[in-house]
Amino acid sequence: MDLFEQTLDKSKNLLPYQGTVNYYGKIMGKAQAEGYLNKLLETIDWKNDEAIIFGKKIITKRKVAWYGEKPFGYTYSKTTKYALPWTNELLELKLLIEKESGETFNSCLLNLYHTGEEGMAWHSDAETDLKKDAAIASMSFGAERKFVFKNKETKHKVALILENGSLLIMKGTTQTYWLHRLPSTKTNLRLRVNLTFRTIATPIC
Ligand SMILES: O=C(O)CCC(=O)C(=O)O
Ligand SMILES: [Fe+2]
Repeated sequence: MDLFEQTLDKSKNLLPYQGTVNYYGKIMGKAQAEGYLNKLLETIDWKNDEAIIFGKKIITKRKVAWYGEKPFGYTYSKTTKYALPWTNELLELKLLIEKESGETFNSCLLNLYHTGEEGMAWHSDAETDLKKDAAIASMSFGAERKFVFKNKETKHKVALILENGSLLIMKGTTQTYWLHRLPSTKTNLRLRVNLTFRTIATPIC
């Protein structure tokens, strides 16, 4: 596994092939990141996630929320959610990330991990509702956590640490050829909030 030295070259592609991942590092100072973390905990309509896995309904400890510029329906793990309207903080963060990355987004999936023991299993974000190959921006607040990519075919792994107030961009064919996960850890970590800004393909009608 390549554990990248976290040198801050945001133009460097962390993937060796079949996709593009850029790590921008911390895009704001600690005080601002803590401010956003607290505001997000307070203002977001956090709900336990429900998913149907092997035909069984499960409820995760991790909490989720789904926001966007329209009440987009978003289906994953066989459940559909409708986006709530942007909050002030989400709109500010969206504009900040759009400026940093030169990409645009119309929705955001939020995840709240209460401890290091909560994580997210291997998956790719290539649901049919999402615009194919569009950039996904991942913004993290709170505990620093390891994040891992695995090539679907070669099983090659690439890992990095997502810091408090940091931005990661996944784009191009990344979701087609690579899985990613947030491993859980027994290390006693504080909570973490992750925001993935996405583009829902708007229906032509
Ligand atoms: O929490 C993270 O860093 C990853 C979240 C993620 O992969 C997702 O929401 O699809
Ligand atoms: Fe993901």
